[in-house]
Amino acid sequence: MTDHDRLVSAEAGADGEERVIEAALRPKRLDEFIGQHRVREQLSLVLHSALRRGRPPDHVLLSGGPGLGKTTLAMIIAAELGKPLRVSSGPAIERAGDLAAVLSTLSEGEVLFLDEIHRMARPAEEMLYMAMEDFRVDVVVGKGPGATAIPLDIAPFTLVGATTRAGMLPGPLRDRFGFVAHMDFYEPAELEVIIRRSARLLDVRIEDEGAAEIAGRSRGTPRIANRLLRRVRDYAEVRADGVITRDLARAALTLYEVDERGLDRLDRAVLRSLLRKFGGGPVGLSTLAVSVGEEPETVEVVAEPFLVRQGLLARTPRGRIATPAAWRHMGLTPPPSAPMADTLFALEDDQGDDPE
Ligand SMILES: Nc1ncnc2c1ncn2[C@@H]1O[C@H](COP(=O)(O)OP(=O)(O)OP(=O)(O)O)[C@@H](O)[C@H]1O
Repeated sequence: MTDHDRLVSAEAGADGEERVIEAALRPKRLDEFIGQHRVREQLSLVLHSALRRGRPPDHVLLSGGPGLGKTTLAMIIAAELGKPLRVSSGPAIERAGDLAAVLSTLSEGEVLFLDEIHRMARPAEEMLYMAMEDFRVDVVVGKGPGATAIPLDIAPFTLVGATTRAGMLPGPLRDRFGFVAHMDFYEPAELEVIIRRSARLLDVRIEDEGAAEIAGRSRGTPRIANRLLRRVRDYAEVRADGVITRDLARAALTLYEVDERGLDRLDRAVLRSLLRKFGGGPVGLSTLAVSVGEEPETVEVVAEPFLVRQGLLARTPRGRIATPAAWRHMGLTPPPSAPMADTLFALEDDQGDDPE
């Protein structure tokens, strides 16, 4: 199983329909953007002072997990500045020439959005440093000793870089962003507002309690909230009168196997096995994976990060262990001998050492 196969994946779905709906649901202006108060306020200052000075604002780096609204914010930045937006991504820029082609055709003040900027090729990255700082690039013509660098002026622009892995950005690149915004997971109350707004735009009738029920299962991520809303709407239309109530949302999400904390079948299988077969651990990753019939990588990459974030599972030097909260979540009583995460040097880092 890959993360993309899951209803609760924060990654963008591969199907075109999701992309079309996401575009329709995107807030267009900063005051429609829900949550992320600090980022919103700071960004509003950056944009307004730039508008007042009549100059492009500092380059902006948006860092945060998938589905938290980085693309949406990039579009909003361009809209607030009244400038066009050019969209590209790190993986699409394989050579410095690819970047030069984009940069040399930017218009004055244009906003360039580079998604997954941490995945850009090295030579392009170096070209970008110069472009960000001096609005100039050196285009190298020819090869070997005869190669010459032709300086090329580019129009002042604003770069909006997005990354899910801020730690992977080289320091010199990070330092060239005047404003770095860290996007956090959303609170359930904020997701509720997002769900009610999306329901309005999709013409779906939803009660406040229905929105709250979906919000609680959305793993802090607007993309998941919107996806669950659509699935619950399907259920409401086929099995009921189309109105999403709390009971209906509960029934629908139980059918889709998304529980009240947003865990899906795989997450629950991992926890169940850890608790029932291994008494709560510690158990090594491979053993745990075999016990649920999955590859170790699937368990580690697809299921564990969210379980760790939820405080249900800990990665420790001696193996994976379930926390007391995991026992309670699965409706079980922790045995008195159950290992406690805090006595086993739980590694906080999601990418923690594999104990095996
Ligand atoms: N603050 C928000 N308010 C309302 N809707 C939001 C908000 N943030 C995100 N969304 C919605 O969630 C969906 C995903 O957002 P977006 O594509 O901007 O995420 P992303 O961080 O760029 O994801 P990725 O890293 O996968 O590209 C969009 O449909 C968008 O409308």
